[in-house]
Amino acid sequence: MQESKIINLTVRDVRFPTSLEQHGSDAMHTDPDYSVAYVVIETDSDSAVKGYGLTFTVGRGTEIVVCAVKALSALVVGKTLKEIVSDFRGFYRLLSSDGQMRWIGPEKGVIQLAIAAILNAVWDLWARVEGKPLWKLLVDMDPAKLVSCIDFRYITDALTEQEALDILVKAKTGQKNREEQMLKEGYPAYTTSCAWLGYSDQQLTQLCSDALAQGWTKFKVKVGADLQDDIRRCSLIRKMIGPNNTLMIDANQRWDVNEAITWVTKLAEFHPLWIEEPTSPDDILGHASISKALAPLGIGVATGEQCHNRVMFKQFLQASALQFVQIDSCRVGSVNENLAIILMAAKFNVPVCPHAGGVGLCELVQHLILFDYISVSASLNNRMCEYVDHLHEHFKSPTIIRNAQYMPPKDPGYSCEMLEDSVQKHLYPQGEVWRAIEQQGKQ
Ligand SMILES: C[C@H](O)[C@@H](O)CC(=O)C(=O)O
Ligand SMILES: [Mg+2]
Repeated sequence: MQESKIINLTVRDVRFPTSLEQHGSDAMHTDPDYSVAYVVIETDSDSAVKGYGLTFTVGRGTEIVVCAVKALSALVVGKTLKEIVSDFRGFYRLLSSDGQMRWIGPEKGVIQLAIAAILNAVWDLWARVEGKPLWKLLVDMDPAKLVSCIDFRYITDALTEQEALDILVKAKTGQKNREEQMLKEGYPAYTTSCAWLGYSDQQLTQLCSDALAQGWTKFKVKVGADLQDDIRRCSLIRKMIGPNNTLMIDANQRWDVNEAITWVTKLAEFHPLWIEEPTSPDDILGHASISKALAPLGIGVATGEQCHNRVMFKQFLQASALQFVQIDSCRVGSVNENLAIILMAAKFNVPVCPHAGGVGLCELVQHLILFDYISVSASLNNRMCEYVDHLHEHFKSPTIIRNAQYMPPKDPGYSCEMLEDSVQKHLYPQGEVWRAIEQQGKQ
């Protein structure tokens, strides 16, 4: 089936009106409408197998990503899956280094989001053709083949191809046991769904008490807009979860560097494990200063959900500017680039704790973190994957959480496929959900 040719690539703008209830809100994104640029690639195979991919956005702007996907689609249509996966590094480079298109990146922003959507669909297709969930495709893959999917350009000063190979070969020991453990117990998760910034104290209290009853032990709270609100909300949640459960805080880039240090110092009494995105996601040295200042308080710095590419992650790691690497399945160049980041994190001995606050992000990134544990890090120490309890019902193979752990997906593919009915209803602006909202606005 690898011989099948890609004959069509479609992309649609699908949005969910999450801002109406403040789901997903934070100090910088006060009205996010969780959205995706949703890609479907069709092949000429008799079995009509398709690949589904997406990238995440928060509403306005999705149409720009859709445009970028369309502009790249000519590089994909006409290729066979075999041509692509037999030189996946070359194909990644074809998309990311096209002589004219790269000017609007390179490897960052809208164009990288578009590359993520397309490559996520290609990986989904590959996993489906092999009849495996993506994590299993990766776990079973020969280390040399895995490494051949990575573009090492610009990162060899931190991680060479040989070093990547050595990490993967070394982690073969015990791999079978870890896979069985994951299938039985799942991968540890934390929840962000109790404490979006726009939620009232009453809502936060109710959601937190429900989450505790469901067995959640790790909680993330949005902070950064108003210090007194942060103190009140962190105090409330810390009292509810007790001293032994884990608390994280997330400022979504709200502060300057010194402001971040002062503000977080005032929240130190609530013992957060990390402060996430304290300042501009591009400010590597700023994150290094914050890390240094907060280390004596036992607070680490986490970032990555808006980190452009492997090169920036390299520098964050080299500068000891982060203590938790937050990979994102849709921000960088799909599995190819995330493999590079996961392997660099292993080399620098920094835990990977994926970002998943968005539609579809939990579905996708669970595959990557399972791979990280089974085939790379072999450790659960200080590691957990984010979970948000929104919009899973729109996916064909939604995430399964049991006892606050991600249970490994079993269906073939990368869990990107959405229900067609959901896609139709949420198409922007013509879907019935958006037409109804527009009508209400007129009344
Ligand atoms: C706009 C998103 O909901 C963002 O707040 C998610 C995020 O920062 C996280 O989940 O972490
Ligand atoms: Mg965040």
